Amino acid sequence: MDEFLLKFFPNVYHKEKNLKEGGSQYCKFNDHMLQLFTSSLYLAALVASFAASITTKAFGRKISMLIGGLIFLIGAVLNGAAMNLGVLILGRLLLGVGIGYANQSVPVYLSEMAPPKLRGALNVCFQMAVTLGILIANLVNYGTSTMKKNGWRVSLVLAAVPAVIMTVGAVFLPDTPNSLIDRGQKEKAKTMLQKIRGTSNVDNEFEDLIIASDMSKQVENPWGNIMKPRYRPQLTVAVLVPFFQQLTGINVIMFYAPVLFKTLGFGDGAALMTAVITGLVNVFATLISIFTVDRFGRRPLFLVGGTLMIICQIAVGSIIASVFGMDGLGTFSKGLGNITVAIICVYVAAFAWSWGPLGWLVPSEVFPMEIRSAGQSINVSVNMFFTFIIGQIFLTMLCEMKFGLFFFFGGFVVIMTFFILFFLPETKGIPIEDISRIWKSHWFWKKYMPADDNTHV
Ligand SMILES: OC[C@H]1O[C@](O)(CO)[C@@H](O)[C@@H]1O
Repeated sequence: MDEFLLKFFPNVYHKEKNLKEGGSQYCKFNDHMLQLFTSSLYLAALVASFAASITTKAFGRKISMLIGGLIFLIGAVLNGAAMNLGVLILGRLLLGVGIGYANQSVPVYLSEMAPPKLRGALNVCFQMAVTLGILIANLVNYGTSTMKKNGWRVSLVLAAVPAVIMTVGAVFLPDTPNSLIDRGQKEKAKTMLQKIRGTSNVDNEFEDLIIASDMSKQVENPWGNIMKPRYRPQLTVAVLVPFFQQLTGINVIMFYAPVLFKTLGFGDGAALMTAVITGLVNVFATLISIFTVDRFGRRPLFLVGGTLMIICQIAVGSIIASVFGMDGLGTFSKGLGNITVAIICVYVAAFAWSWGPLGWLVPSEVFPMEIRSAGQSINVSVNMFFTFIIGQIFLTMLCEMKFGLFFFFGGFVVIMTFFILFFLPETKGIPIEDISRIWKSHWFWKKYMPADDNTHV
C-alpha cells in the first residue's frame, strides 16, 4: 500500500513511482529494509523455537501456546500503532517469537492428542490452518487496500484476532497425557487419556506412554544422540526436508505475490486480488493432501507435486524472459499476464499437496522416541532459517538474477524430487513404533542400521 511504503520505505515508494514511466522492472522493490521487515519475523521465530522447546518440556504444551498467543498479541498491537520503522520491526520480531512458540508447541500438542489412526490427517490440518491464515490475511489486505487512510494499520492490527483466539483457547485446552506423565502427574494423565479417547479402557496406550516417557528420560543427551551414525537417515530428513521445502521458492509467492504481480504489470488492486486467488488455491490443494496422504502415500504426492512444480517454474521463467529479457524493459499483455497467473496457481497447488504439509508430516514421523524432541527442533529451526533467508534475499535475487530466479528454484525442485525418488522411504500406514524398519530395508540407508540393534525401535 502506497501510504505504508511512503511512511516506512519512502525509497521504495519513489523508485516505484519513477518507474511507472519505464525502466527495469526487476529491481523496483529491491530494498534491504523492506526485506528485513519481512524476514526479521522468521529470525525471531528461529531463536524462539529453541526457547519454546524448553518451556514446552518443563511446563507443558498449553503454557507454550499461551505465551505464544500473548507475545503475538503485543506484536500485532505494536505493528498497528507503529509511528516509526523501529517500532514496526520490534512488533514484527514479537510476532516472530509468537510464531516460534506456536510452531514448536502446536504440532507436538496435536500429535500427542490425536488417536494414532488420525495422526497423519490431523498433522496436515496444521498446515491447513497455515494456509487458511495466509488466505484470510490476503483478503484483509485486499479489503484494507481500498481504505483512504490507515488501511495498513487495520491490516496489521487484525493479526490480534488469531492471537486472542490462541491465547484464550490455550487457557481452556487440557494438557496432553504425555506431558502430564513427563511432569510426574500420572493419575491426572490417565484420567485425561480416558477423557480424550472416550473410554476407560486405555491401559495399553497408557503403559506405552509410561514406557516411552521412561525411555526418553534415559537418553541424557538427545542432541549428542542424534549425531550418532545410526541416526544418519533421520538427521538427513530433519535437515533436508525443511531446507528443500523452502527452496521450492514457495514463499516468494506467499510473501511477495502482490509485489511479483505488480512486477508483471498488474495494478495495485489486481495484484492483491491475484494474491487472494493463489491463497484460495493453496487452501483447497492442501485439502487434497488431507484426503490422499494415508491412501496413496507420501511419495506419490511428493513426486507428482515436484514434477508439476518444475514444469511451472520453467514456464514462468521462460515467459518472463521473453517479455522482460535481460534489461527488464517491457510490458506484459493482459492475456500473457493471466496465463502466467494460471501457471503460478498450478505451481501453488502442486506445492500445497506435497512439500507444504509433508514438509511437516514426514520429519515428525521418522524420529524414534529418544531423539524426537531434538529432531523436531532441528526441523522447525531449519525451516525458519531458510524462510528467513528467502525472505531476506528474494528481492535482491530477483533484481540480480532476473527471470533466472525461477530456473534457480526449479533446479532445486529437480534435486529434491530425485532425493525423494531415491532416498525417502514410504512411511504411509507404518506404526510409529515400527518406523525403524523402513530404514533397515532401504537400499541406501540400511548400511547405517546396526543389524541386531533394537534400542531405537
Ligand atoms: O502455504 C505456504 C506456507 O507453507 C510453509 O511452507 C510451511 O508452513 C510456509 O513457509 C509457507 O508460507
